[in-house]
Amino acid sequence: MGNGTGRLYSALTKTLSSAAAQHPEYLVSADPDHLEPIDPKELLEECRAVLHTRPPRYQRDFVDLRTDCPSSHPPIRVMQWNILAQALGEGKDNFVQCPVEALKWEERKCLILEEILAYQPDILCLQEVDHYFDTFQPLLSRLGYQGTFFPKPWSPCLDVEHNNGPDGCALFFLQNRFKLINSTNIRLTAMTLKTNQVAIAQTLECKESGRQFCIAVTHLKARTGWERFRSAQGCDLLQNLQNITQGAKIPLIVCGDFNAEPTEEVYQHFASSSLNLNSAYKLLSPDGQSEPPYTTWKIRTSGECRHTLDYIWYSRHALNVTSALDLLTEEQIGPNRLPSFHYPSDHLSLVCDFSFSEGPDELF
Ligand SMILES: NC(=O)C1=CN([C@@H]2O[C@H](COP(=O)(O)OP(=O)(O)OC[C@H]3O[C@@H](n4cnc5c(N)ncnc54)[C@H](OP(=O)(O)O)[C@@H]3O)[C@@H](O)[C@H]2O)C=CC1
Ligand SMILES: [Mg+2]
Repeated sequence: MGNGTGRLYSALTKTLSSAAAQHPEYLVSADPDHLEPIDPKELLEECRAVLHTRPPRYQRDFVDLRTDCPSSHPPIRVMQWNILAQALGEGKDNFVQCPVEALKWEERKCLILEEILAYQPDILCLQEVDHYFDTFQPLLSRLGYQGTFFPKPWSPCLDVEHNNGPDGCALFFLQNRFKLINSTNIRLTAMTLKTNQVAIAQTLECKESGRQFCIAVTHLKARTGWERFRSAQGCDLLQNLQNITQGAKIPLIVCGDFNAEPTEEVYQHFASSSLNLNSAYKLLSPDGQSEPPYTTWKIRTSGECRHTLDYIWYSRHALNVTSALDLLTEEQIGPNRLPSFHYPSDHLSLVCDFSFSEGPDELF
């Protein structure tokens, strides 16, 4: 398991039985000064040891969506996930059917890491990150990712006692696959007013193919009654992305928790934008035209909330979706819905593989 001498040991280790769990090296020493690479298999083993009393993760399969000949370059795997801010999950969200023990950070973080390690995305777009500096940045950088974090200006996490700082969007990419060309942190506006919602947009260059593309992550304003506000935030984001992609010349992928069903105006703005975007998860439906029935499913005091809010948009002419990770079924999600001992967030992760379309750049 590598050299763990002198590292801090958590109280957690005393309660664990497996060999890996007796000497957790990576999980307890998320120290930014430790920069040696981690073997993902070893970190996965540590996570599994911490989770040994929990039910195993549900199996989700990738659906093959290829329609043409295989590309000569490896696909770009993108994960979109609202991981649920720890402070919001414990202090604000009111998940009335979720046992408090299922929300304990020391175990929940292992479920989140397990999900990331299981699918090994090349690019990771996260919302509600309130453990960037103490957990995700140090661990993911040792797994080879370069990370960027942009917190919300007035994160609701800060209202929660014993919070771990503000939540925000985070974007990670594998450094051995991409070179960072440009990075922009965007505070979204609505009708020219600055809002509490943010986005990160980066232009990356694929080291294998030399091709550039733009990747963006956002988390729009939540709750009913804010539909026009979300729509305005979406317009602002689209305007920013028009500039960053030089008028849609650079292929684009936009990941986000839009907090909007497909019937909302902001969804329609993205679907009909001159950026020529399509929503990747529609491709899982039989006719390729329908979004999944849910991407989040929880029970609050107000009742059951099952919604499609999370999307991966992509330039429909410049990129192909070659596969997408299927969602959990209602049976797998279970009667108490999410989060749970099985799954760490109230939102499901979305994972897609992209390849570049062969053809002239004008098609973008
Ligand atoms: N200190 C200050 O001066 C200020 C503080 N604030 C704080 O920020 C909050 C608003 O911030 P804003 O960014 O607009 O937040 P949002 O309305 O966008 O929601 C914040 C979070 O709450 C979650 N959420 C959605 N619906 C519910 C629900 N019914 N019950 C509980 N949580 C829910 C959302 O999760 P998901 O996306 O998963 O649905 C989201 O992550 C205020 O309530 C206040 O606490 C705001 C401004 C100023
Ligand atoms: Mg939330």
